[in-house]
Amino acid sequence: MKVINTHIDVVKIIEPTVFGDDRGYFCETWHQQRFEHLVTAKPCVFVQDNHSMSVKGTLRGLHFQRQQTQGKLIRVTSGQVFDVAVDLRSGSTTYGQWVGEILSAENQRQLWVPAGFAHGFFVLSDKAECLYKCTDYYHPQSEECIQWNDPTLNIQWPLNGIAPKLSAKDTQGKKFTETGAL
Ligand SMILES: Cc1cn([C@H]2C[C@H](O)[C@@H](COP(=O)(O)OP(=O)(O)O[C@H]3O[C@H](C)C(=O)[C@H](O)[C@H]3O)O2)c(=O)[nH]c1=O
Repeated sequence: MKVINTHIDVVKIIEPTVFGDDRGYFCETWHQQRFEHLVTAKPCVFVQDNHSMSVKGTLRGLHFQRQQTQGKLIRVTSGQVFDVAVDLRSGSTTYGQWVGEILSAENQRQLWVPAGFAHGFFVLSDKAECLYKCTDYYHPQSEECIQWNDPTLNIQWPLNGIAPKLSAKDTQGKKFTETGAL
């Protein structure tokens, strides 16, 4: 597996080794020892796996839990998304900065979004399935949402003229400046 740095030091892109042959392909999508050695440099335990399917133009996010903050390892098994992580860590030199990466079934790329970040994605393909491992459990009581088009964050979503499909919750996201660090 290959680990690619981003401009936020703890956010990493992971490219698993894909073994193709005339039947198709095989790849290891999760390897505890390798991940801890090459990505987190410390123990990392996932306790919950999520799977969401979204139609074209869906934008889920920007979400985080203020308690039980979740690290997430995201991959796409069908379609293509623009996946975004926003640094909310108190005292971080990259606080308020974001990383955006295209994850797709084709590029097999994964994004490691540590605890302390907001997460969201925009669906570029007709349909996309996202599978992600979480380092803590769902805690709806402390779940918060930052508005996807917050002017301070100024995330350059590749909308391509599409008005994003949002959940009711995501239409009422907070301003980044009103959110406060984790
Ligand atoms: C996140 C979650 C949701 N749910 C239930 C609650 C709702 O009845 C239903 C849909 O939830 P929601 O609309 O919050 O789903 P998303 O908009 O995909 O939320 C996720 O979107 C961004 C991209 C994330 O990174 C988070 O994992 C999460 O916030 O699933 C659960 O039962 N467990 C869960 O862990």
